[in-house]
Amino acid sequence: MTVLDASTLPDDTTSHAALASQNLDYGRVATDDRAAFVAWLQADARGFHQPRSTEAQLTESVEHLAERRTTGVWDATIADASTPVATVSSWVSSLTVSPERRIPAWAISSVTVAPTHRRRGIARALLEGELRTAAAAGLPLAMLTVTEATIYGRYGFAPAARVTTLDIDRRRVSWRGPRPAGRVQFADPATFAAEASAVSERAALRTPGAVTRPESHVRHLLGLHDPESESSRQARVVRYDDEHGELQGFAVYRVVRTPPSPGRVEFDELVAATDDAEAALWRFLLEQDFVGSIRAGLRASDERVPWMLDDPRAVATSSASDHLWLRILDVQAALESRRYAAAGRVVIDVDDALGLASGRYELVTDDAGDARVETIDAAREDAPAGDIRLGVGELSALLLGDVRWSALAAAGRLAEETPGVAATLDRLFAPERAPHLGFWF
Ligand SMILES: CC(=O)SCCNC(=O)CCNC(=O)[C@H](O)C(C)(C)COP(=O)(O)OP(=O)(O)OC[C@H]1O[C@@H](n2cnc3c(N)ncnc32)[C@H](O)[C@@H]1OP(=O)(O)O
Repeated sequence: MTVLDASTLPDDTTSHAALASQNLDYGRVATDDRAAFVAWLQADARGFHQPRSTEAQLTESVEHLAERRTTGVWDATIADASTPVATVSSWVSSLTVSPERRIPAWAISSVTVAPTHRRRGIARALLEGELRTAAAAGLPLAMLTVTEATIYGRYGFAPAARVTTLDIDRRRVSWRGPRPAGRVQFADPATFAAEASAVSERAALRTPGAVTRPESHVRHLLGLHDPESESSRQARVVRYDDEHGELQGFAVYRVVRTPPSPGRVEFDELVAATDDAEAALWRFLLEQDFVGSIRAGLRASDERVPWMLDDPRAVATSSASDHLWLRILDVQAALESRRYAAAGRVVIDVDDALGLASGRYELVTDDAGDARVETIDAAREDAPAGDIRLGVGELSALLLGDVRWSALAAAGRLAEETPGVAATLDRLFAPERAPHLGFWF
């Protein structure tokens, strides 16, 4: 897949004009201008209520985030006019929509507005600018992970993949799962980044909702962004090589401990390109000595580990929440990208306040699971009637199959025009695996 470089696309003129009318300057940061980029990075950290970044952290970011489309808003009237009052960054990534099927997607991050400038429409201008730019560039969808679940629905985003946190009682762990023939061994984080990225990509292809992990992310995960920090020194990396010696997965974990008590294993990530890797890494993490419990965050809603233990109640779900949010920009491309569970035909009316995805669409799926989607001019005399009407956010939530059409119908979030069509769509959209994204971006 040829990846479009988001940083080369022009600024959105509508957002530019909206902010200019408030005497605010909207534009891109020259990421090769260190002082300007550092001011943007510090504004980003401040926006998320983080401490000021250290020189080491800034150097890492300047080196590894420079490729992103990095946008800011400046107010020439404030004392520190070189620091932006708002930030956003984006890049073209890819999203797995069905096992072995991916689609390009516009990833958005670093959305902040300074507390001195909040609630005057700056975030709206940033978000709508991102969506118009992505749509004009032909991207079928945009995606993000969010701080608060109340911010992005108004722009047509909706939660499309959930995560859970699992707490596992070490004393109750008795393994009955597979015992694959490969082996788990420690890896040196300093030399593991390239292999970690490659196996992450293969793992991502297996699961709807998985996203290409940015290189800066891999570096963070392995503690390479700040190797001397406490958390980087605590991180341990294990890899799983199959019986042929081929890398098929890895996990990053730490043991947190207050002497004299036993420790708690906390894992940052478990990446598995095969079922064997998944079982072997879970077993390794659960069967540590001098450990009382295991906490695994950002795990899938259909995690298999309880089935690998004699006592499935050793695994408690301590939280479950939305994680990946999607926003369809091109209904035809988004719906045609995934695989379907059955053959069928449904006419769908989509409403989009931003006008990017509105329209009537005929979805026809075949026995092989492939789809063909046609845009229908609803004004045409012989246009087929719509079977169901919903907003672009609801369609985005339904795309990967994380929620059922009948559930959204019952929640009053869509209108069935043809009785029973939600149940038909439930069958078509049943996912091959629960959608899951295992990291923040
Ligand atoms: C992908 C990511 O980066 S997620 C990170 C999001 N950022 C953060 O959480 C950092 C802290 N928060 C902030 O920086 C700001 O509060 C932002 C970015 C969330 C909002 O910025 P603002 O410029 O104040 O938002 P803006 O004035 O454009 O508001 C637009 C709409 O969103 C609503 N809104 C804004 N922030 C919130 C919020 N936190 N919760 C609920 N609604 C909100 C406004 O009421 C307004 O609603 P309306 O236009 O539909 O009536």
